[in-house]
Amino acid sequence: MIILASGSPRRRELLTLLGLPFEVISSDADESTPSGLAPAEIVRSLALRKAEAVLPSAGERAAVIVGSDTIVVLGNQVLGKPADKQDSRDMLQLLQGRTHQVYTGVACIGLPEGKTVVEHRVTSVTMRAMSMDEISAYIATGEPADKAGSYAIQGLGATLVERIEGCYFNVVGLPLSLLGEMLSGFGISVLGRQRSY
Ligand SMILES: Cc1cn([C@H]2C[C@H](O)[C@@H](COP(=O)(O)OP(=O)(O)OP(=O)(O)O)O2)c(=O)[nH]c1=O
Repeated sequence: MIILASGSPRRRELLTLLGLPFEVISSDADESTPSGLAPAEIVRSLALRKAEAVLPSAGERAAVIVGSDTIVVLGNQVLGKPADKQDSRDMLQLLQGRTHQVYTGVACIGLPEGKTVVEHRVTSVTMRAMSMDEISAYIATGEPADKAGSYAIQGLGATLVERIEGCYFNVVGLPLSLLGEMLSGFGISVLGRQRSY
């Protein structure tokens, strides 16, 4: 059994694609990050914090807990989820016409023994130039509100993205090829029948 430590509907949909049974336990982990950490360290530590936050609810069963965190990085600026519409506007003005990186960290904890593996992936995303009016119109759709970097590549935001390099699913919030590899290290094979959990 897999326990997805996430309140994100996107992560739930992505994990469904693997065709494995799973349960969702919403994580209320503290998402504040100590300043000065490199992007990879930020997403790895938050992914682990989210997975660890559901440990008390997971009980004694054999399960793999999966936690994940996504941030958008442009140069030395780290963009999480926007605080409000002005924050979204600032983020999209920064991202338009440029290439940025999306980092997603994934943490797996195997129970009951507690084996822990943490990895991350980076995808480069090039966004087309946008006018202020287009940015305002996009914000008015409501889509940017709960997305790192204030856009959703899987939604209307697809029309803003010129090209990507790397895993698409990493941008949406759960890198599925990486997760598949990590789960096989816990005896869960996506394509075969081997299931230790
Ligand atoms: C860049 C980008 C981000 N996102 C989303 C994925 C994540 O849900 C969100 C980043 O916020 P996160 O803090 O990683 O995740 P979350 O708070 O939504 O969910 P939880 O912590 O409970 O697992 O941004 C998209 O859906 N599409 C995109 O193109």
